[in-house]
Amino acid sequence: MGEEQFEQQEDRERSPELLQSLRSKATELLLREEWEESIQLYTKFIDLSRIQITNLAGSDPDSIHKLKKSLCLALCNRAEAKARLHHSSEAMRDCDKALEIENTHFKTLLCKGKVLLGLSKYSSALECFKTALLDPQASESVTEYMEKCKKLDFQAKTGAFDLSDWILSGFRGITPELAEFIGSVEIKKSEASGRGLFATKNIVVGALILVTKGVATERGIIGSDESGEKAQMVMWKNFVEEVTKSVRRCDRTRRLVLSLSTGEEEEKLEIPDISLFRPEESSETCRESKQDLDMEKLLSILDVNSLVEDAVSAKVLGKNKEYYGVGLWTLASFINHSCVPNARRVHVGDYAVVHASRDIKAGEEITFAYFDVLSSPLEKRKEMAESWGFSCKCSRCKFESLLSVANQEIREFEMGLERGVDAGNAVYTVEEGMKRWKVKGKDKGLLRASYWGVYEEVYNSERLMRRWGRKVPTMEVVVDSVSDVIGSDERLLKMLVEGMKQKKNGGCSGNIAEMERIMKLGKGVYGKVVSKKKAMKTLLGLE
Ligand SMILES: C[S@@+](CC[C@H](N)C(=O)[O-])C[C@H]1O[C@@H](n2cnc3c(N)ncnc32)[C@H](O)[C@@H]1O
Repeated sequence: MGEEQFEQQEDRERSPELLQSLRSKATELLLREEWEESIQLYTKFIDLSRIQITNLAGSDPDSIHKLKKSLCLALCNRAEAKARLHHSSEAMRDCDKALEIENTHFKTLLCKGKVLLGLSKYSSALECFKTALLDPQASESVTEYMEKCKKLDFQAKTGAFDLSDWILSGFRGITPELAEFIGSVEIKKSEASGRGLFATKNIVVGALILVTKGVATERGIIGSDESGEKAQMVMWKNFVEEVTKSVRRCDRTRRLVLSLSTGEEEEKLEIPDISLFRPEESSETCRESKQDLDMEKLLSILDVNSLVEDAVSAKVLGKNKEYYGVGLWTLASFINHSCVPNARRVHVGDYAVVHASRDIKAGEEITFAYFDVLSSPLEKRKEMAESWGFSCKCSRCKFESLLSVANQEIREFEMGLERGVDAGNAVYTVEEGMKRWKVKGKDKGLLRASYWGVYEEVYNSERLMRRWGRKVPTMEVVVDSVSDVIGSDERLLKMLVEGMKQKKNGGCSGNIAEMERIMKLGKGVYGKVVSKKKAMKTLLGLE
């Protein structure tokens, strides 16, 4: 007999004591949250119990029953430890094996429900908690889990999210947990480059387009000095490590992340079906991936697709101003840039909530601004797009290119701006110029957006308004025409709010139309997650 076989036979002979000791040690490790070590001991316990059950088959039903009961609990506890290590697929497998032994095992149902909840599979999780609730041990926490599943399932199906109460409480307490949601959108080939996200139905301003949880996010408070730069580099390194871990931990995440663009040959990229991004529709759980990871490719993907939370088209709710965060959200990574964007995002905890920043028609591509498109004339935007590694193909860039090629006047005007001409004179020159250049209708908003800096200066200065106020359009007209093309923007909103406050201070009461204009723009900036008027007013500093 070999040494190993001898040891195995010895184990078998003293198995009742061995099993007892393994079980208590594993449980102790579990309670101490030493997950890896407890998994190892539970694995030994599980293997040995199975051998015992086979050996006793047909002879001792009482002992077999007891052994099976302990096996079920061990599988459940190992599942718990695996879940804590984010090995969801293995945890699910252990839960299912435990439930094969006892299909109403309370602790296992609870563990499986929580794993499914973590995978955003809300209705499957609800089924587990419903069965668990029938157990006499069921406490209030099971009902709370059920309520949470129902709420998240409803959000995931309807997109009806509401953060008003959290806002009204001054963002007190933990960040609200959100469901993943995908609205009426599909991924298709884009005229801009590669793939893009498109509306399949009309979407009204503020309506949610998607809510998606980050693959990884990294945050910190970063100063503007040298130490800030260092801190930013450390954050980036940690972020890359977190993404790598998530990708290695789960083959579904890996597949989705690796489907993203590296910025090269986008025309050749496959167009994934939107259903791959719906957790509830995916039959996959998260299996650990054993394949090698092409780090060079992953780094290029992160370069092209990572988003900063405080970007110009984003708003972070519930955090202070110096806060800096970077993250990767797979579905949001299919959204191309446009200088006439129609969407924005709000960041809540690890979730990116993308909503319409103006009305969107069915078939239109969903876009947000990767960089500042208000206050940036064509040449500046070209530079910014270049630093992102692409040349922008949006309709505004095409329009302004054609206009500036034909127009020496615009070049002279821009040179004047660089020299620092009087803002009132500059606004007057643009407005008069547009008449000569035959810029009409919506296109006026495009140029006003490009030179927003001087418009803003004029409307913010009593002196300039006294001098130029009658010769230039009203602030409301300009804000309307700009938001019509570039969607809602915080600076436009601020301008309207300040205008209304000034009127109030001057003894005039704000009229209903003004308030409605502000609320509509507010919806475009924050999205319909702020559904209560009072919460919106709080955000706008009107309460
Ligand atoms: C986050 S990805 C967007 C999705 C990407 N088009 C795809 O197929 O996966 C960013 C990349 O898309 C391309 N892109 C985005 N907006 C663009 C635009 N307005 N014009 C040209 N290329 C654009 C650039 O190659 C950029 O590096």
